[in-house]
Amino acid sequence: MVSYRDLDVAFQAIVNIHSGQCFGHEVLVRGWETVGAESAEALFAAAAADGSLIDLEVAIRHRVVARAPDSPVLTGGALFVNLDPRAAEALDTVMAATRGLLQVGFAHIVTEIVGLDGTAGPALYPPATMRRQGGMVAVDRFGASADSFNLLIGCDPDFIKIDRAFIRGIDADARKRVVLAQLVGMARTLGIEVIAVGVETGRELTVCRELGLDLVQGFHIAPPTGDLAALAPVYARIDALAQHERRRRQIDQRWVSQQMNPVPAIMVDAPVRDMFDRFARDRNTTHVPVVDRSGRPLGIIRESDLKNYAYSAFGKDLIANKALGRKLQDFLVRCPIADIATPLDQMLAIYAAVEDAEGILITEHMIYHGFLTARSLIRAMHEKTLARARDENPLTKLPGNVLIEEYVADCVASGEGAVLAYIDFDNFKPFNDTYGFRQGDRAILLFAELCRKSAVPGRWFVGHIGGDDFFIAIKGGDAETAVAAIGGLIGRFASDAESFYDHEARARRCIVAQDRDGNTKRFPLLSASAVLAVLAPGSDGVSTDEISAAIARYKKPAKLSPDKMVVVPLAAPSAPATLEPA
Ligand SMILES: Nc1nc2c(ncn2[C@@H]2O[C@H](COP(=O)(O)OP(=O)(O)OP(=O)(O)O)[C@@H](O)[C@H]2O)c(=O)[nH]1
Repeated sequence: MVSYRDLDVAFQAIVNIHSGQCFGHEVLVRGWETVGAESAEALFAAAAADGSLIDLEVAIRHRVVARAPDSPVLTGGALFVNLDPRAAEALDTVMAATRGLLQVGFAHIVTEIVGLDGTAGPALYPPATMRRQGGMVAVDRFGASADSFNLLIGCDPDFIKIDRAFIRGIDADARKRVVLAQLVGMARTLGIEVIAVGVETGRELTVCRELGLDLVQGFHIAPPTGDLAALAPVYARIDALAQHERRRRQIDQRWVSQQMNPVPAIMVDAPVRDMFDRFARDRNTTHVPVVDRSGRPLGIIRESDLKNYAYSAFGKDLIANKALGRKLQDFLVRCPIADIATPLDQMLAIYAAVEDAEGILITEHMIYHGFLTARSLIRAMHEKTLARARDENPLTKLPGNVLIEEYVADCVASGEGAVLAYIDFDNFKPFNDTYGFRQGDRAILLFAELCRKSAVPGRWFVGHIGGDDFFIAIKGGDAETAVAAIGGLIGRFASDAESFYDHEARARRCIVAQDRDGNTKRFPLLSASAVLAVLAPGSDGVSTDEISAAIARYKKPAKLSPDKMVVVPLAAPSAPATLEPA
């Protein structure tokens, strides 16, 4: 019989993508060579073949029990332990050893499961056995095996761990991003947290953040280590990135904060009587959010589910009777969860996807923050729509100054880099005076329409400052492409606007009208000129005032330049822009 006494364990951090705080660690087996195996896979395969797999699973757990007390960072978080599916036939024995880990003081024990040759779901992992004494479940290698969805549906997991093959190179693969975005949305709807595994580069990490993942694991954050002193409570690299993010929080957050109800949550291990007291104290409360020891939301308890007990003669006393062993956990129902920075329409989609949902549990950095009922969600949407409508330009229906200013501030704070174009018509006054205000409106509408046609969804923002002044921001891609796109747009406008003139004006390429001082003059045909402020990636030290000053300064040179454009590179104060007005 093989002895697993000399096996060791390493730990890899699973980190909160918003705060850099360590959420927990995955246990990884080490020292397989001591039993003659060539890899961890080979170790498990050999153990399955010689009938010692259960011993191996138990030995790994015992090794953790022996080592963990030396590290408060380790025991202060969750512990993720893999379960080989071939060991599922002796689930009771393995889970008993797993629960032994709770005595060490871990915040949670999460068992990572995968399917076995097409057999998955509750038959392999009966939920009652998995969850006894508050154990949690993660579907591991999600997306890599055909069983992923069976496990998701049948085993009611708390987490799904997206397989590393999915995360690898996700920054350069639009298809992967679309699929992951949908997976995250789906998991959110079910109240499940998504962990990205195998994050190896900063770009992969950024995509994970953009797609709304909460937890990440991988070499870019921390490699597995057996050195307990190397485990950190906070991973500074992630925190620094998150600082950026915090500053550019979704604009929608304001509406959510205004409408959200900070209903106090109840701890999952509180006595059952506390739950009745809460409902009795506040007659308007129909549900109570439930959190774990670290403040993470687990779901809600609905008053309606307690009615049968509350109205029967001894129902309430029966439930509250400790001897009967009823816990708050038994009344818990899942509820959609969303981070406070989630855009409102995404929240609405999350809410709409769950039948009978009472609302959405709002988190900030994964910690319960408040509850958004269906009614308050609709109110937030309505308030936002009204504010948008007030800001919108009545003629072109494009966003106005409030949204433009917010957008510019967001571009600056993100440090992502963008081209900000301020566009103004040339010789609009004489055109208006000669052909009338209605025709002037048509020219404005023409430009707005050309902008809409040129705009690349998700990358362009088009705003209407007022009158004949427009604003366009282009994010992503290189600045040269963006500059060429704006050049194309103003060229197209000048060409299309010729159709507004009579034959004679077109032939002469000018009209005769009066200037602001009443002098009769020739004015060229209508065109547009642009000042393009180029915010290089990382130039987040630039203030919006500096941008406005640069625009004002280069407006005239743009009108005089042959291609009707001036490109102004903006840089953080340490590296001043070099371009001087023409
Ligand atoms: N038709 C129309 N005209 C407008 C609107 N808002 C402002 N204007 C007119 O736009 C003109 C002001 O534009 P300016 O940019 O100052 O005039 P300009 O002739 O283009 O001057 P330069 O930009 O220096 O070339 C005035 O004639 C306004 O009456 C609008 O919504 N519709």
